[in-house]
Amino acid sequence: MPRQQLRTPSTSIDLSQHFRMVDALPQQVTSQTLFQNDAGLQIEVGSGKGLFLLNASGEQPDQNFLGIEIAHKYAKHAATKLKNAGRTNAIMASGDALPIFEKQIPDASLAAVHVYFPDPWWKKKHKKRRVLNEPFLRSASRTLAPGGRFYFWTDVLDYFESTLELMAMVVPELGPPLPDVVSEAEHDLDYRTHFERRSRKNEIPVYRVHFDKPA
Ligand SMILES: C[S@@+](CC[C@H](N)C(=O)[O-])C[C@H]1O[C@@H](n2cnc3c(N)ncnc32)[C@H](O)[C@@H]1O
Repeated sequence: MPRQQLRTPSTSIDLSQHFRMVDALPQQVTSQTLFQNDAGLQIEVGSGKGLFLLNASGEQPDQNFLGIEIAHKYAKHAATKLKNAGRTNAIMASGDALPIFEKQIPDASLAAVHVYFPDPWWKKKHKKRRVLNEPFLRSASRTLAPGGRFYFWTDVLDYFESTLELMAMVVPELGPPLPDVVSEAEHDLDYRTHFERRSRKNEIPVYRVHFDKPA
């Protein structure tokens, strides 16, 4: 299914508290350097239009959230939603999440890592472009604090199964996948992400798991 076109974001809105280019992120990405406090930091890779970030930062005001989205227009769109909702605990960054995970996040520092509906890259020769690759999974495991959680949801069975196999091989310390269960949506934005809403509305099965790093 093709993605909906987004309107060009307004340039007049002040996004200075809610938007950064990845190049402008601090050398060490932590709650202190981003939010000047010690609340738990959760990072979402590939935030799309930002529904997860908007909902989660409202539901968990005692946590901080960073979304990293490589598509600039989407990153700006998500940041605008955070700004309009008055969030002070969530920021969007525009750019590639993978080098940030590799180099800029200290060991054992994250409360959670979220990856929802990553691009499947169907063709065999393109599969190496998948975000859930070996180096990223190692970085995610390294950067999670003890007791931290890694979420992975997708509607692509092949991606789901191959990622679970890969994780068992390269990050066995995260333990077994644990199912995430959802309840009936109560309103039109009562979904984890926009892609989750689209799949559920079209009755496409969604595979949802998380992994808990031992405390
Ligand atoms: C299929 S969309 C899902 C968006 C959102 N998570 C959802 O469920 O609605 C995958 C998103 O990941 C983003 N993405 C892909 N590779 C990325 C990377 N290396 N760093 C950050 N974002 C990435 C894409 O631009 C796209 O917006």
